[in-house]
Amino acid sequence: MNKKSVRDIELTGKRAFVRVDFNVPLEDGKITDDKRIRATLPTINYLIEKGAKVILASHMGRPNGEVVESLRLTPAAERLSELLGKKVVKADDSVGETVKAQVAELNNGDVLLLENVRFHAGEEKNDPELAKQFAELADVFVNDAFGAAHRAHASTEGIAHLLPAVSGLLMEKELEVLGKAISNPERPFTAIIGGSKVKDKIDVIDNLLNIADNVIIGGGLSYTFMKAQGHEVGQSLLDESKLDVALGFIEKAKKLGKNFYLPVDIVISDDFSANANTKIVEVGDIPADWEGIDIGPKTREIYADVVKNSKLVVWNGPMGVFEIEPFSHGTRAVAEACAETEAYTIIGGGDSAAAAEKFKLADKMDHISTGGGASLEFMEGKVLPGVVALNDK
Ligand SMILES: Nc1ncnc2c1ncn2[C@@H]1O[C@H](COP(=O)(O)OP(=O)(O)OP(=O)(O)O)[C@@H](O)[C@H]1O
Ligand SMILES: O=C(O)[C@H](O)COP(=O)(O)O
Repeated sequence: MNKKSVRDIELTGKRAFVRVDFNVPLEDGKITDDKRIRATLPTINYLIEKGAKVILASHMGRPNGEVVESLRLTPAAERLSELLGKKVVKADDSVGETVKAQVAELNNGDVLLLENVRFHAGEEKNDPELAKQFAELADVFVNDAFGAAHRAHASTEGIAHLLPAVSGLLMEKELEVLGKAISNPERPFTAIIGGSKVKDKIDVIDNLLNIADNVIIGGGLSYTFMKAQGHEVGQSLLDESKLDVALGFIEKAKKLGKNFYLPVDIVISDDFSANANTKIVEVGDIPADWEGIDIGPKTREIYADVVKNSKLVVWNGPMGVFEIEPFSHGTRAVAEACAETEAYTIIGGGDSAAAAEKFKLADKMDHISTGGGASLEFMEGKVLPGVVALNDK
């Protein structure tokens, strides 16, 4: 990477404003997945060892510039303190006189977590005044929030112009692994795209067709492709506005000589619940009042074979509604193939990572990205504002 990292600067006694992505899932105030917090430990421990004064900043959810009690970072501070095995002071705001006083009290190696930066409207507007207030708290800026690197906000981008600005170790690793995958991939390179957000994933499919050898489509996305080919999809998830784009991708794959895989059979259901009636049908045979909910057994086999014969696999988005057990087999089959293959496997996207965890296969993957939107944008070939703004080596 051509950007400076924490390894390239003097840190002892320095106040480091460290942007992290502690935007973790919460249920009844409890963190249900602390992966993003654990992923920042190498950077935080490195800064502690070097004797920096660590000031952590993060967003949580989308509070739209207002204080939302349920989106405070208190649970994250508690979890971080447990993981570090040391005290983490939690501030009630991210700027202001009290925060300044709390920073002034830090000794070398101490850790302070600021409150949700999105409680200030200026954060998402990249307000220079807010960025200045953040910068006044510190001597150096460390960006370790890969998950938010696609956002040009005051604490991810604005502040980088006001202080010496370097990447953290997580940011560095994410960029290295994903960068290597897309710029110099081992082949055959297989990209698997599933999930439900057709609009969000259209652009990444376009770029993956340029760089991958095999593109596999599953999940809710696939019905737009089936419909585009003239098949009946019943009540399945569908984006009517993307039929031409979907057809264009099938054509593009043919033109480029790429293998483009769509489901050949589908698990359909008459209801979105574990007690629903289900059937397995061939593509084109979905009755009008049923919906496609998972890839079928033949498709599972084909997809698993492709994965097993690959050298690099990038996977974003589940193959079906994996949260409901009877509809989880397609996602499980892909996760198992990823776990068994010799290929280097990269998982991007919150739900695919959650699926791998659920099937207890997460530790068999080579890299699970902490970025959802950020990893997609990176793979689309877009520049990430939070990275561009860091100092060059
Ligand atoms: N056939 C289907 N019909 C409806 N929903 C589906 C279908 N297949 C998968 N899904 C749903 O898609 C959701 C995940 O989609 P999503 O696009 O958010 O993936 P993701 O891996 O979380 O990516 P990202 O982190 O980029 O959002 C899951 O909740 C899953 O139940
Ligand atoms: O969860 C994410 O993808 C990141 O934390 C970014 O969150 P955002 O989409 O609300 O900016």
